[in-house]
This record gives sequence, structure tokens and C-alpha cells, in this order.
Amino acid sequence: MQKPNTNMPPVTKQKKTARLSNAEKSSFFARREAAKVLTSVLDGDARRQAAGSIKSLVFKPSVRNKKATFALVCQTLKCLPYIKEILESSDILNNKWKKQQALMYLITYDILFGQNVALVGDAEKFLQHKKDALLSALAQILVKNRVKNAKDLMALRSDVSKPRYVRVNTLKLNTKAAAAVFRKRHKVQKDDLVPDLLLLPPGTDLHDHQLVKNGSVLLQGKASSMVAVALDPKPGWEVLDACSAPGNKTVHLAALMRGEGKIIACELNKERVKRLECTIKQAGATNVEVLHGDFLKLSPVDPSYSKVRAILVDPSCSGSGTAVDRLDHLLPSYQTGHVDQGEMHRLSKLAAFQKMALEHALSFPGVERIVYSTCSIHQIENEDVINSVLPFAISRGFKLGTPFPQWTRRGLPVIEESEQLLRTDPVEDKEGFFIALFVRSISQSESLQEREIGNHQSAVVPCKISERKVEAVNKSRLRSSCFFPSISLKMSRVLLNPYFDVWNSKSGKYQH
Ligand SMILES: C[S@@+](CC[C@H](N)C(=O)[O-])C[C@H]1O[C@@H](n2cnc3c(N)ncnc32)[C@H](O)[C@@H]1O
Repeated sequence: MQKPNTNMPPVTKQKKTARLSNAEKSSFFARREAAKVLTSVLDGDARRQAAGSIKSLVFKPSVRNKKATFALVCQTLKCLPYIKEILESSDILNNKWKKQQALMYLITYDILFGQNVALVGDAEKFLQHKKDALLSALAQILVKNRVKNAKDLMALRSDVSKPRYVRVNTLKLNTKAAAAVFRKRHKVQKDDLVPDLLLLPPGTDLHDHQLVKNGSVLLQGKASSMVAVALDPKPGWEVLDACSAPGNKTVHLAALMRGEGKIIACELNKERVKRLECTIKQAGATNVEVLHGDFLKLSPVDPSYSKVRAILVDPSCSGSGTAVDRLDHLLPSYQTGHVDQGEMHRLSKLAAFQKMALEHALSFPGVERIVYSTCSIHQIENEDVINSVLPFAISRGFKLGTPFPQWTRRGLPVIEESEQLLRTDPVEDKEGFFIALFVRSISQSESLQEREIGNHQSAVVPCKISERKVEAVNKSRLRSSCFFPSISLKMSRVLLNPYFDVWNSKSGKYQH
């Protein structure tokens, strides 16, 4: 039997096609485009290997009607648990239609929750004929959820709304002037915590706004904008942004430094370096030097970095804190709160890299301030990373600082210093970020620098720490070594010696 072609309007009847209205044609094609995106999203979610976020899939050049496709995919996902239940309980899909599952979901959405208009096409007609069965399955769900109609049912799964945050790029425009421009069409408030951050009503679409296009403002969230402010670099400083693309925080640092001093923006990924360069150019940040390379391979004792006073470590992370922004909360896996073995393995690998990157930053002898940040909600990428590097940080003369002391949401109470860590909440603040700040006095960083040996092959970096700290470090290292029973006695002795860390620039590793 010949397969029906659901990708074309009923072309066999040429006359009929000609009579299709523009609305009918465009919704027919929008549903087909949406079906491709939805198939990709659901397959990726089932395999826990997303091909991209919903937004990135919709914004691919191949999708013509982006706005309609995006709306249809999101609305259908929002109702998906009900749609699945309805299709299952009414049992109307034969094998032929089951193979076009995403399209069935979209059309069912249109019939029961959407406008129920312009339903041309074989798949649409099939479901229209089964409308009574669909309605009766929906009625049962309404009773079960104690709501009167489909609209009220959808409201049960309503969107989280968050203000449209706009960070003014003070390298190009002052905040007062930016606020005045937006005030012509929107209600504008200034954020009470982050300087140069404006709040516009939720849903305000500014993607095509002139100020966004010319780099005068950035559509950067509040939590993300807190990171550079926490590092607090001063004009004239040298700052290292360890993992910098796409560069939103790099250019924020540049603005806070008023374009004075130098930022070394390091990025490993070649493609992302291009994005970084675009961001820098668009923002007009002239004091940024892009370094395409591996941050872990930079030698802390290389004279090129001897003047670096602050480092931002914003490493690759799971991104779990921005799930709402990426619309992941609409996905079936998010709704079950499932973290499977594969995901746990991925988190452990990320955490291992995050720890290495932070430890590496702590090794630069002239540095006074380090911020570690993630957009993850997982303890393994946040508090656990801090806990695991604390002994080393202390051995290098650092202590934890308190970014935004007035902010009430702090780290999870799984380490003693949790009050010094900062978290934002994915529900309350609409983004789940984590920020930790390490500080060291200038005198300590200077004495480390004086003592360092600028040997390019191998440099010994003695650490100046008090007896009390040595004891704390030893105790804590002993504790950590207990988790690795395979570590030999000889090796643990080396690990327990807090005085010397040897950087070998050939291997790009420390020798303790
Ligand atoms: C979370 S993103 C950084 C976001 C950036 N700070 C911003 O605000 O726009 C992490 C970046 O680190 C980069 N990266 C990962 N490993 C790296 C390494 N070893 N050295 C330098 N960059 C690395 C990734 O390619 C990615 O672009």
C-alpha cells in the first residue's frame, strides 16, 4: 500500500489546493515544520542526548516560520502529558499514524487546546473524524483535574514568567539613556542589586531592538550578570577569563573595568572563539585579548600572566540551572526529575574538569580574586567542587569571600563555609546559578610571586601558610585521600605535603 504523503497539502486534487486559503496552507506547513522539531526534541530527550535546545532547533535556518513553529512546539509540549493520555485512552491511532507521533500530538493540540482551524491534510482529517473520541477522553481528564475546560487545564501547567533582563553595556551607552529609550514603549525598573541591569515586563521581545543589535545592551539574565560583579575587577587591572566564549561575562568585565587594563579571554573551542570575537567586537570592548587555547595548559608562572590579579572560572557545566530558559522544563524527562546513570556519569566528568580548572586558577601566584561560577543546580558541580579545592586554596593563602552578602540564598549547607557561597534558585529567581569567590591579600600574592622561580621547564611554588593552616590542610587532605583507597602510602605522603607544588610546563600538570 502506498504511504500517504503528509508533507504536502492534498496535491492530488490540484483544484482543491488552489482553493486552500493562505491561512490553511501556512498552518499545514507550520505543523510539518513543528513536527520535525518536536520529533528531534522528543528523540533527544528520550536518549538524554539533545540535538540542541528547543530554541536552537527552531532557530535553524531550515525552519521558515520560526515564530509559529516555536509557539506550536512549546504549546504542544506544555499539554503533552494530557495529549498522550488522551491518545492512549481513546486508542484511535493505528500503526500508520503511530509512526507520525509528533504530528499526531501537534494536531491533537490544535483540535483540543488550540484554535481548531485550518485543518487541511490527511493526518488532520483523520483526527478530525475521531474528534468525538478525543473530546470524551479529554472530558475524563477535566473531571480528574477538577477543571471546567481545556483552557483551565492548560493553566495548571502555566509558564514561569520572568522579567526581561537587559544589561546595559556601559562601554557604549549609559544606563539612564538606555532606560529612557525603553521607557518609550515599556515599563522599566532598575535592578536593586546589579548595577546597569534593567527589568522590563516578562515576554518583552527585544531580539530585533536596535540597542541589542548594535551591542549597547545585552539580553543577559540577572544571575549571569552577578558573576562579573562578584569578581569586582578594577579599571587598569589584568584579568584572566579562563573559559570565556561566548563572552557575555568577558564584555561585562570589560565594562566594569571601563575598558581600562587588560582582559585575557581564553577559549578552547575554535568555533566558540569566533562567537567570542563577535561578542567582543559588538560590545566595543577594546581591552580584550583573545587566547585560543586550553586554560589548563597555561603555566601559572609564565611571566605573561604575572600581572593577572583576578581570574574568572566559568567552566563548561550541565546548564541544569537554565533549564527553564532553554524550555527543558517542558520536556518529559524534566517532568519526571530523572537523573539516570548516563547523566550521573556526565556530571562526574564535568565536576572533574571544573575542579581542575579552579585548582589551576588558584595556582597563579599574583592573583587576589577568583570567581568560580556555574549555571548548574547540582551540588556535585558546585559545593562539592569548592569543598574539594578548599584545602589547596587555603594552602595558597586564599579564603572564601562573600559575594553579595545581602543576597539571602546561599550555598547548600553541606560544607562549613556554605553561607559564603551564593546560589540563585531556578524557580524563585528563574535561573539556577552558583557563585563562589576566593580572595587573598595582596601581600600574600606578592610574597608568592617573589618566591616563585621563573624556570620555564619546572617551577617550584612554595606556599606561605601558617602552622594552623598546615594542620587544617593535612587533616582535610587525609580525609580526601581516604576516599581513594588505591592511593599508595608514598603517594599520600606527597599529597599531604602542602609546601610545594611543582608546575611542569611540558606535561601541563602539577607535580606535588
Ligand atoms: C559556560 S561556557 C562560558 C560562558 C562564558 N563565560 C560567558 O559568560 O559567555 C564554558 C566555556 O569554556 C570553554 N572551555 C571548556 N574547556 C576549556 C578549557 N580547558 N580551556 C578553555 N576553555 C574551555 C567551553 O568551550 C565553553 O565555551
